[in-house]
Amino acid sequence: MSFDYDLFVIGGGSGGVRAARIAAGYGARVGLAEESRMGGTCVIRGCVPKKLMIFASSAPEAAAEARGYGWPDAQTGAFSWDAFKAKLDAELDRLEAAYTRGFESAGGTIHHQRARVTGPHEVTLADGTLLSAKHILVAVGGRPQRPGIPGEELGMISDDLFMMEKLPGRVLVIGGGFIACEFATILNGLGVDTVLAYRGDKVLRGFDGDARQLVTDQLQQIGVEVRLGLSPARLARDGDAVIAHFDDGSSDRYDAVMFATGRRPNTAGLGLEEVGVTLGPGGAVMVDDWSQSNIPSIYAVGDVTDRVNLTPVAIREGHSFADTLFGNHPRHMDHSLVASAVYTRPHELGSIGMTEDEAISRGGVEVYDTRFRPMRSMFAGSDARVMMKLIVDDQTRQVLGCQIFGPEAGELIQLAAIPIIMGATKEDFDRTVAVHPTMAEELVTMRQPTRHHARAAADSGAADAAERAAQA
Ligand SMILES: Cc1cc2nc3c(=O)[nH]c(=O)nc-3n(C[C@H](O)[C@H](O)[C@H](O)COP(=O)(O)OP(=O)(O)OC[C@H]3O[C@@H](n4cnc5c(N)ncnc54)[C@H](O)[C@@H]3O)c2cc1C
Ligand SMILES: NC(=O)c1ccc[n+]([C@@H]2O[C@H](COP(=O)([O-])OP(=O)(O)OC[C@H]3O[C@@H](n4cnc5c(N)ncnc54)[C@H](O)[C@@H]3O)[C@@H](O)[C@H]2O)c1
Repeated sequence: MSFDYDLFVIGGGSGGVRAARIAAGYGARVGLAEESRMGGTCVIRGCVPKKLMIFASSAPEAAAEARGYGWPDAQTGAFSWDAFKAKLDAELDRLEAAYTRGFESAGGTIHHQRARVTGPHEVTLADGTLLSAKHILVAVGGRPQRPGIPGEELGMISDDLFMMEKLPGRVLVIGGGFIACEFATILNGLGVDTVLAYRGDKVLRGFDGDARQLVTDQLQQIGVEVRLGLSPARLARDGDAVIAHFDDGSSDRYDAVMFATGRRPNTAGLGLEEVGVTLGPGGAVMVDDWSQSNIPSIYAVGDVTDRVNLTPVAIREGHSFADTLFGNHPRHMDHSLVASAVYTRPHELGSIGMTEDEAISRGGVEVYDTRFRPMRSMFAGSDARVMMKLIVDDQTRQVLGCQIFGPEAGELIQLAAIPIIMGATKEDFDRTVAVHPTMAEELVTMRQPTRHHARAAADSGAADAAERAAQA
């Protein structure tokens, strides 16, 4: 049977473009549909513009630090959203063009419209064109999810932040995950009066407990009003303002409200269920280790599979898929140890592997935990503290996890991830001679465990908690 394409990719984001470009490089005939802009979430409305906004929002701190180093007149002056936005738009245009060029010069064809799956080997474009393909790769990503409260259409989602005409005077950010923490940090740094409302007792559920507390505290220290144990009940309009009514009966008035209440796979209306593809909770495409769905010709990578929703993971999944199917080089992604960073400010959170909370329930673990004020910011008069934590198996001595809360922690965790993935022991870290004076040298100079969580015993968690409380 002959097909229009060897591979048809739906979605021109991180995972889809990588898979499409690599497959085309192997000589496959590849078509790709993108309904919005090439580059997808990360490039157009995620990692890239977000990180540039983090850089922009750090300027007042840089000025404060300069004053602490003997530049008494250092000031940032007023921030111009217009000037920044014009540069940001130009940069995103450049990246979008690079993504387009990269795929087309590898021989692929882009269809700039929405696609639906209409058969195991068939997609239908929005203009009605039917195309056949030997393999279909679903790489449609995810989309922001609103919480399902009355008036929620009055709230923004993260996509909208990058397209604002002007900055709001006062904003409410709802949620306590990656996006809520990063955007509250950005908006605060750009001079917006920022409130963050989160239903839990500290932000970043699922991360190391101490790190969560440090991020929660830092948000407050930089001037974000953090309101914990609070959920929005409904939104209402009042002139130009939005009134948020909360579940404790209180209400408040904002220029803008932003939901950062999670994302869900983008499979609504994609036709997958109709052709028999099994979807999981929230609409994720269920795939095996090879990113293959239960329909053998249909594969999926990236956020639409809701495995680990990060750009480098989508890219690795897409690349592995293309190597396996078209490059005669079978390989798949190992999701067990993936490093990540939350770009808060001035300190970021970098983490890989086991958290201390997981260590407590598993047991048999030593924790090396150091807290200090780094030389650079301390000299400038800041009280900000760094945390570095290594979680070590008390028998094999293998480093099972690393948590870093500090300046450029994203950069640091990238490097720490290499020995940890190689299976390095604490003694391997110890015999690495420090680079001095750096902050990261603490990672190789922690001599004594700070805590030990004993193996087994169901009640050891309580004992450990008591021990930690005594040390605190
Ligand atoms: C605000 C924000 C910040 C983030 N920051 C980071 C970060 O710092 N680091 C990190 O690693 N990750 C970050 N992420 C997550 C990262 O962006 C995603 O994990 C990554 O983009 C997933 O890639 P993907 O290929 O699965 O999907 P996407 O990049 O979402 O691409 C999917 C593409 O499919 C298109 N599409 C959807 N349906 C159709 C259809 N039917 N037909 C045609 N086209 C379609 C969409 O328009 C989109 O372009 C962030 C996400 C957000 C929202
Ligand atoms: N630096 C990075 O790598 C980075 C940055 C941003 C996003 N991302 C990716 O994007 C994903 C989505 O980010 P996110 O922050 O939207 O999701 P998230 O899952 O990290 O956090 C969602 C937050 O919303 C809260 N929430 C959910 N429903 C709610 C409701 N009804 N009312 C009140 N609060 C509610 C949750 O408790 C949670 O705190 C992340 O999981 C991550 O994979 C990564």
